[in-house]
Amino acid sequence: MKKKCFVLMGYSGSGKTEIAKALEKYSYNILQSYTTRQPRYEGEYGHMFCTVDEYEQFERNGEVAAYSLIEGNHYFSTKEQIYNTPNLIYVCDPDGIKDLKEKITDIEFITIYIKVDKKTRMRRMHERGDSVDKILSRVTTDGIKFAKKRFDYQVINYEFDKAVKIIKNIIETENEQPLN
Ligand SMILES: Nc1ncnc2c1ncn2[C@@H]1O[C@H](COP(=O)(O)OP(=O)(O)OP(=O)(O)O)[C@@H](O)[C@H]1O
Repeated sequence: MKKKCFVLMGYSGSGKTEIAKALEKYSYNILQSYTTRQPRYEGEYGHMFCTVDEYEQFERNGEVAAYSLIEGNHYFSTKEQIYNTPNLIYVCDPDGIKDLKEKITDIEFITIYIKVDKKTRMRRMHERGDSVDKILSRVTTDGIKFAKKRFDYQVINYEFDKAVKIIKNIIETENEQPLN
């Protein structure tokens, strides 16, 4: 059986990052993707921050597994991360997922789409502290990005604990063993 990697996808504000964090208590590891954007504050968690030169070096060496350009910044993961992280949960957009499936054929990527209506997503982004400009920009670009989405499972995230439980069940079913 191929190794399985679980990928959470969804529009901004759908809750994929919070759900991924909740899965860490079951020994799942969230992939920290690289980005060339500046950290929002010192010590920001969630990404590996690198320079454009470093990104270009990874690209030249054929090390990039999944790539996305977001607001002029490079976001990517490396093959080393994908192969060497056990119990991997990856929050990724449709562009990145397409890359992963094309470049890494010996791992099965199980995609889980987190679905929430637009009004709720915008409210959550607002409550999270995002600016109005940023919210409108993400809603528009996400609309384009997700126009041709494909996924293996769809989970609605209005009740957080329920959504996490359903995703835990999906992982257990796919792995044919319980999560501890
Ligand atoms: N079921 C839920 N009910 C209420 N609030 C939620 C729920 N799920 C997530 N949230 C909250 O909504 C906000 C957005 O969630 P999160 O940051 O995980 O979204 P995201 O999909 O990762 O967005 P982005 O792509 O912009 O990073 C967070 O403040 C999170 O705590």
